Amino acid sequence: MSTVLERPRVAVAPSGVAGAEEILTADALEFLTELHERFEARRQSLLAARAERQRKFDGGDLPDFAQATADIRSGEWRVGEIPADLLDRRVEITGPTNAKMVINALNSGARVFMADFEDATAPTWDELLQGQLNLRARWQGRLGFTDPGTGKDYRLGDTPAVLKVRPRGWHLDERHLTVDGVAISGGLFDFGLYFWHNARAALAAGSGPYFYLPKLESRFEAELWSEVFAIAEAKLRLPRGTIKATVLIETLPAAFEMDEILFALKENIVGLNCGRWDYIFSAIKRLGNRPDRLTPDRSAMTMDKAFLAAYSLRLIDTCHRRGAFAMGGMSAFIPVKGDEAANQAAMDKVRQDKLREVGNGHDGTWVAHPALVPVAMDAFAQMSGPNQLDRRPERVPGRDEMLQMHTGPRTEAGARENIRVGVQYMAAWLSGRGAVPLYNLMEDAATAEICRTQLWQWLRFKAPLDDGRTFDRGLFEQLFDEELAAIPDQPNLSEAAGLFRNMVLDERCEEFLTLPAYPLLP
Ligand SMILES: CC(=O)SCCNC(=O)CCNC(=O)[C@H](O)C(C)(C)COP(=O)(O)OP(=O)(O)OC[C@H]1O[C@@H](n2cnc3c(N)ncnc32)[C@H](O)[C@@H]1OP(=O)(O)O
Ligand SMILES: O=CC(=O)O
Ligand SMILES: [Mg+2]
Repeated sequence: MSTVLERPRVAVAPSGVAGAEEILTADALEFLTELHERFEARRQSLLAARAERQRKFDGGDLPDFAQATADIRSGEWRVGEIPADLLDRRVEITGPTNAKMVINALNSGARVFMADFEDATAPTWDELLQGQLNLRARWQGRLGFTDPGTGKDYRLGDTPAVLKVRPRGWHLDERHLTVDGVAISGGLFDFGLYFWHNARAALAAGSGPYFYLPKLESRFEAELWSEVFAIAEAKLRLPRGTIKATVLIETLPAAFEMDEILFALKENIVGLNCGRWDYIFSAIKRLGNRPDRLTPDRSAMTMDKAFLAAYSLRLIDTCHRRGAFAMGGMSAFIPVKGDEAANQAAMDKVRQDKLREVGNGHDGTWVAHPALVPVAMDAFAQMSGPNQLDRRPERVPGRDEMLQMHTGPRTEAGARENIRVGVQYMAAWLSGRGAVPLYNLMEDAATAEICRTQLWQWLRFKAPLDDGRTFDRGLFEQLFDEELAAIPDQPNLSEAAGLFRNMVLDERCEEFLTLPAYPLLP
């Protein structure tokens, strides 16, 4: 049941989170309502444009650099000024917004912490509100937590990381807050509340309202964020360009509009980031109608090869030409507990990934876990300054390389891994956890998307496996049943298995796994 607040048109679901009313204040709700009224129609038309573009890809189109924006790509322009506390971003840690992890991340020694309402969060109503309370407490200087299990106290240290927030992508609704019965955008909800309650306090503390923007597909979607930022800044009487954002280039179409995205947001943007996991997912999904783009095992699609290597080099060149940061991405290897050799091997994989990034010219990178901060710091210590803005790659890959698919094995083991990881991830998500360790890897909404779209793709084209068999429905069903039987019982397992199986068997590629799963979340 929902409670009707002061504005009769705005309905807010009740929450058990203590202090939620400090976040859902009348003025904050008014701000969110204004954002909704101004921008909801645009959001919906941009989502429709994604579907229209998909129809063109399905009809045989391949992504290309747009003729209409050739002058933006060839012109001489640069992004706005970068604040002092964002000039050294060599290591950024990411994670969900629960109090313990926020404190651990801010104290981790990383330069930046990205508090994540996207890939690492299952957006239950309580989790979102508690997350906003935790972030607000950070700027109010009263962030603390006592672990009820261990009794351990968590307090902010003297040199916390710079805080950034990643709101949800444009595709997600926040159904617990409606205006005239219409759910507001999840992204505007996360952005709006964080901005409203913290922008001034962050500025007063010598930092600012900083964001990461996920899953953009076009310059038009970047323009929408730019307009949102302009309205938000005006609302708090902040100078234009106060908000600073980094955009994840993590969809195939966006990789062909990097200049245009920087241009559309040039007052507010400070960099682009290689969101490799969503990028792989997008490459499978967007060109899912092409049998010539069959993928090898998930583990074979590495950043040093094919379209992934090409886009990261192009991102570095594009950013540095415009005075923007070129951020690397996330290795999925995490510390391995209880097996020192395996742990060292995981650390080495992360080290190699970070050395590749710094060697190519990235200005910084992401880590998933505090124990990886020193590994990444060490690799990025080889920069001659706080960043590498003055470096450009010797070679800038063009369209063909940006579309080149990896070669590599396509195996039963790969299919089995996709099933057991994808199903368990979805069970965790339905239970309120957006990032989980599975088989010694970090798994989140983006990595799990690869699992299910890859199986969907292999099935659609009856992909040949290395052992000579084809991946047909019979084989999928057999592997699915065997893997499911071996997964330890856990909450929401059968719901997750049902959702996952349906998406793999669906004729069309479901746009995001979180869309059919969201109605099942509290
Ligand atoms: C594709 C993308 O979008 S990448 C970005 C989104 N993904 C993420 O942000 C993933 C972030 N990482 C995580 O959530 C976690 O590290 C996981 C799920 C991968 C692993 O979790 P666990 O196995 O529970 O971690 P582990 O038990 O080793 O944690 C040890 C300590 O480090 C802390 N920790 C682990 N990861 C993080 C993190 N990212 N931020 C802050 N603290 C962390 C834990 O809270 C724990 O603290 P404690 O000792 O005080 O209790
Ligand atoms: O958000 C990051 C990604 O790799 O996806
Ligand atoms: Mg992502």
